[in-house]
Amino acid sequence: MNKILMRTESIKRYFKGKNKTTFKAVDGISFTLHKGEVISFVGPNGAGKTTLIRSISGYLVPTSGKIEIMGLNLAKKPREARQKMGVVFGGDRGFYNSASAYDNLAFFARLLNVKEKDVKNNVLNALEIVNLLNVKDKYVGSFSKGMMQRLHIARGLVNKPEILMLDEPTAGLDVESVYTVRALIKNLKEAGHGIILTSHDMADIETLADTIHLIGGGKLVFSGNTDQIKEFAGVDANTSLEKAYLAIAPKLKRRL
Ligand SMILES: Nc1ncnc2c1ncn2[C@@H]1O[C@H](COP(=O)(O)OP(=O)(O)OP(=O)(O)O)[C@@H](O)[C@H]1O
Repeated sequence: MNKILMRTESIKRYFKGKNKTTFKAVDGISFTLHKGEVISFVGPNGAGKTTLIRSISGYLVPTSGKIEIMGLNLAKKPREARQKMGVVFGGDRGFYNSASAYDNLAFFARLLNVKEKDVKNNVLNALEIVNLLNVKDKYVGSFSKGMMQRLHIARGLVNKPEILMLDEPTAGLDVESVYTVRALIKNLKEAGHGIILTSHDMADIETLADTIHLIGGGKLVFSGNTDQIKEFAGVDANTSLEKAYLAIAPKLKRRL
């Protein structure tokens, strides 16, 4: 097995519920992410996926548990640990539309403390990876949705992180762009990045994820590759992951 890039031990994130109760949004989740691995968290609305992702990316402090990113404890060395991780939220926003793709990425590179002497190289390298080098001087406002999504991924790569967190990377894209983004994610995986992928599109997960973690009621219910998930669901190996998930979904509902 490849080197471990991220390791979590029993992450819990509780919120105050009604009438002084405690609501266990995430309730003891442990997992590992290896170099060159794509992992995905799948579960119904309210299962705790966003809370988990926000906790491991340093946006939310967990109630308890340990998060280690490339050997660095996220709670103790937040700045250094977060440098190892590119967090990519897609969508139409997040860039200066009247500035070029290059200038946008250079701005974010500096914000991420990339050394001045490395900014140009890092930006050009990120643009090359997502195949936008030929439009580096074009205004971002003129980009199509597919190009925007690739630019978001480039933004996540601009400080050369080992880990990438991709949130719904194909949402709202046309079929051709979906394929382009999936191919890009495969290339990033082959280049050795560890990738945490969230998607409501089961075809994304079936084509990309090495390990799927099923989350229900804040807990890991089952983890495995697509074949193991299908076996767990009790469906035939030729059944789509989407159908397998539908067979499991009732088991993942939060019991209130
Ligand atoms: N700040 C908060 N205060 C109180 N409860 C919260 C807070 N954030 C999330 N929750 C609750 O925690 C539970 C898990 O929410 P979360 O958004 O993590 O689920 P999810 O799996 O990402 O769902 P979705 O697929 O809808 O995005 C939900 O019941 C939500 O209402």
